[in-house]
Amino acid sequence: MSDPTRLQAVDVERDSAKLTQTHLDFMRRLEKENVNRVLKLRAIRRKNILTGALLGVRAQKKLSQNFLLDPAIINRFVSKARVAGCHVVEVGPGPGSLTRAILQLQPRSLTVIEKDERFLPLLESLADTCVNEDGRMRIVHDDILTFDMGSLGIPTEVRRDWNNRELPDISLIGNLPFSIATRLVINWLFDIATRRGPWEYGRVPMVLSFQEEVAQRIVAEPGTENRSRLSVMCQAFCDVRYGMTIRGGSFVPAPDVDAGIVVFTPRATPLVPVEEFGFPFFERVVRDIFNCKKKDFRKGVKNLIPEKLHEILLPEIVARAGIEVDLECSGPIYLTVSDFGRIASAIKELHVAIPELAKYDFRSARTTRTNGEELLPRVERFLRDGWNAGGPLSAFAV
Ligand SMILES: C[S@@+](CC[C@H](N)C(=O)[O-])C[C@H]1O[C@@H](n2cnc3c(N)ncnc32)[C@H](O)[C@@H]1O
Repeated sequence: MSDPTRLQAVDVERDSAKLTQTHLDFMRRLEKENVNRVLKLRAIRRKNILTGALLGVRAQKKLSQNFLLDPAIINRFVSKARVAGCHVVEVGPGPGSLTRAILQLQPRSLTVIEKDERFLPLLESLADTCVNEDGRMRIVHDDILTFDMGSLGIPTEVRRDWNNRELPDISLIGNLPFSIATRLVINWLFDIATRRGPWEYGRVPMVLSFQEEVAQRIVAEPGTENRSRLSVMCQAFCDVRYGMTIRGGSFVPAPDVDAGIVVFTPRATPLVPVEEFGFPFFERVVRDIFNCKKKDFRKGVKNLIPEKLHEILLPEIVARAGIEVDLECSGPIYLTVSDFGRIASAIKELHVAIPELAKYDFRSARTTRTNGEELLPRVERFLRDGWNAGGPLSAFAV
């Protein structure tokens, strides 16, 4: 017997079958007609007879509209996520091909967030065939960059303690618009670090698509060519796993690049003590050090301190962070996440001792930023008082 708490097409089986067929027809037509990049959207009305007006609409490049049509690829994508019996959130459903595959796996609830209103009739037609005792699939017409992820209305009983080995029955999934994917992930890492939005409910996993090269950067290990700011940020807060590659030609219209799927599982304990220095500060430290990706990482650290203090402070920061410099492999790509955490902790200690240092931003105009000369006596005193006397900071986590 089917579980009444799961979303399923229960209303009229026959109707649901027809709708599925209509949706498939729509997708096939989409594929055919997209030769001239024109999508013909069929606004399907319910009432058993599936008819609708034809709207001529273009795939919008600015919304990164590249659709997946191949059911085998879609099913593989969706199979990377926990869906059955879970509260699922899908970002950017478009005409709903992933949405359909998600519904087939009977989630407990499904919320989709789509910016382009032209897809709403199709999504509503899918929602119309899906009900459970909690209601229908929920469609949110909004911009995911500004949408309040705290307003998802997921029942509190699915909340799991952050340290619980078991994840809450909630999943975030999305064939993300390439143009905003990196920004979105950084926003969500911030939410993970501060346990906001869906992460108020525990360690909610995500299955997301990116340009393949971005996906490779997210999972890159230290010392590899793809290691980047994104690798450090993502790996500090999540266990990341490369899921699969989707060839560009599998999308309609086909982008110039392939896509990569990454599975993110928030870590019970982040690899950096983020509560010591805060997420935005850690992000800044990582960004400024990677600003000199091809150079010695110490050149990047210089970006975080005024010029006149480089000579005196740089060796002290490196010692406090306990980093042994290997001149053969001294680029930021060789640093571990924990190395970045200890550099951030060391610089934060300096900011606490000499708050004026926190105002320094190497990106601001040379004429407005301090070169640090006036701070030199205080820095010298701080070092004389034995900043490094207790030895380097200990590693925070493995
Ligand atoms: C790459 S398409 C994926 C569509 C569909 N899920 C699929 O796999 O075929 C990205 C989708 O995200 C939507 N989108 C783009 N920017 C968005 C935003 N800021 N907020 C919400 N949806 C957005 C687009 O309209 C489009 O439907």
